[in-house]
Amino acid sequence: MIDAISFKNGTFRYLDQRYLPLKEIYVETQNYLEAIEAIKTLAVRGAPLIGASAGYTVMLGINAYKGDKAGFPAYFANLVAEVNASRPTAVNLFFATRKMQDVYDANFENDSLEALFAKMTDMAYKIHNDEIDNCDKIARHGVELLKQDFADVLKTRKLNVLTHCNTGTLACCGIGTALGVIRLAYQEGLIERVITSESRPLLQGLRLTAWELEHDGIPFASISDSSSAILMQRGMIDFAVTGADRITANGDTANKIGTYAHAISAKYHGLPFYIAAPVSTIDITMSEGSQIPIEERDADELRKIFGTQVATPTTPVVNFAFDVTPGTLIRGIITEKEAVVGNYNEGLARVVNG
Ligand SMILES: CSC[C@@H](O)[C@@H](O)C(=O)COP(=O)(O)O
Repeated sequence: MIDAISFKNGTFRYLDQRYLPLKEIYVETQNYLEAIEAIKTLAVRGAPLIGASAGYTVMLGINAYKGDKAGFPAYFANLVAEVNASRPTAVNLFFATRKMQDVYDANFENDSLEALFAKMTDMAYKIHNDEIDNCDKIARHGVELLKQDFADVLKTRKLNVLTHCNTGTLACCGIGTALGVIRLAYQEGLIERVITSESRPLLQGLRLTAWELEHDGIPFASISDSSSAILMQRGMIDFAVTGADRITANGDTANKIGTYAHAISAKYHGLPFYIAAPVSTIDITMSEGSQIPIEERDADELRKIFGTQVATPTTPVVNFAFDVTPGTLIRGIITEKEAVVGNYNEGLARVVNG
């Protein structure tokens, strides 16, 4: 399996996803500002991977600290604030820095800085390793739900699935969330073909999901984002499953821009639309999706295609990186603890608090 990120001997190593699939470039850094830049520029991306990278970025910042114990609280507060400012939507980033903060809060008073840093390093590794384990459990719960929902269809044929953006190893550390469900479902003989939508403007579906599926030998076809409706109309898609960047208490789900349109199309065509995500992506402090901060990215991401100018430099642009799919359009939210269907307010609180 590809190592999208790793942390060894104080060095953060990542596969720079901006160049995939044409070039596999690994970058090593001990500088936390460079790691923050990697998150901002989507060199590392995908909600769980952003969370794991945030934990390691905090460690890089801590390892660079040269002062005494008295000066550390202010330094640490500033470091966490800088990491938190890197990307606003994926709550996994804040989940990870919160976990690091919790270790600090519990141990700062009694520990030497050395002992404290060792505990924080353990936490950074734990955040990463937990997300790897979560993917396997999400896949298992997802496949069980599919077997239930498609019991009749599966007696006669396999299923065609739509997914959006990239939710695989590159986004999650392990086998992936939505892509993990698809991988396991394929292994178990449930899947005919995967349809992966390109995910304009940065093409995570076309570049990254296609690359992972090709690597695994899973049959797939890439489509433009606007094609999902006609494929559904023609019976070429049976269900959709995507990941999430933040899920609110009522099941409203922020994910890569374009997800909402796919979900509306799925509803219109009577097809189930699933979300697969770890509990670290659920934010029950927010009651509904309108509260989620939606990242707006640079206009040039649209005006240029990978560096090539395709619109005038003055073309006005609205470039939301994410949209929010209402929970009412979602058949089930598949987590590592269980696949929540029905009342999200109840079910999501159960998986977060249980
Ligand atoms: C399992 S990853 C889930 C989401 O983070 C993914 O679908 C997505 O929207 C990624 O957006 P990105 O902007 O590439 O970080």
